[in-house]
Amino acid sequence: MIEFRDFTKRYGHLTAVEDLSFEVRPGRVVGLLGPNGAGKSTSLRGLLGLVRPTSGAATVFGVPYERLTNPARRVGVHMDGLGFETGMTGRRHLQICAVAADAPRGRVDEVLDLVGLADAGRRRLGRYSTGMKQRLGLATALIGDPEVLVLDEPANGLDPQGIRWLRNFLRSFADGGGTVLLSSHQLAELAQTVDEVVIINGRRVFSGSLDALTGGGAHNLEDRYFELVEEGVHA
Ligand SMILES: Nc1ncnc2c1ncn2[C@@H]1O[C@H](COP(=O)(O)OP(=O)(O)OP(=O)(O)O)[C@@H](O)[C@H]1O
Repeated sequence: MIEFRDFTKRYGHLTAVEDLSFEVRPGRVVGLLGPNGAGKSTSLRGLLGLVRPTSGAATVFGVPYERLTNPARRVGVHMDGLGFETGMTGRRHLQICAVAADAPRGRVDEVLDLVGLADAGRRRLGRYSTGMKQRLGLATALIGDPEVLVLDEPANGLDPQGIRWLRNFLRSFADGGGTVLLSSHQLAELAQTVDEVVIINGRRVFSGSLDALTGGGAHNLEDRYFELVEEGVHA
């Protein structure tokens, strides 16, 4: 379970995120949406202890992420900018992550298989395409067989097949009791993936089920998103 309670982050005079509150329960896939600069990355980084809130809190399993023992076994993380060593093979990268997460050795091949990189595991990361790097990021998040996934723009650079795979994967992960929080700009895709939506623009402008947002599918997510973000309506 993920919980944001009045999470606020200021950088000097700039308020990146203000009074953000929402939770993600097990079995749910929640999409965090908002325009560029809305504070999505700041919020996710706050949840992962990479950014210290100015006030309020973000917790996972009821505690700040940094207080978890062996966090990689509980929370899988995929964020842009965490970086890969380009001279290393995908397999080697995952082997190192498996050791760090105290995951069984066999897990490396399992996750390579799971994300469709079984044939590319021995290739150097410098030769991976954007989509392959994205898949490797997911494999890295999954290495510790976590209960919670925190994913920043996971569909970026994936081909249609990859996007469909990701959607199905996240659904079955959540159906198996997993908790997923992801950020995305791809509204049409998101509408097919998430149960709940949190829209922010510095502050929260909407939080609730996709059905509540779209009137049970009567309106599309994109129209509702623009109405809320552009009109600055707070719900
Ligand atoms: N380390 C920092 N120092 C100062 N300002 C920052 C810092 N990190 C983020 N910001 C500012 O905080 C605001 C929110 O940025 P953030 O990256 O969280 O937005 P975002 O919703 O993830 O945007 P995008 O969709 O472009 O990735 C922006 O105005 C950004 O310039």
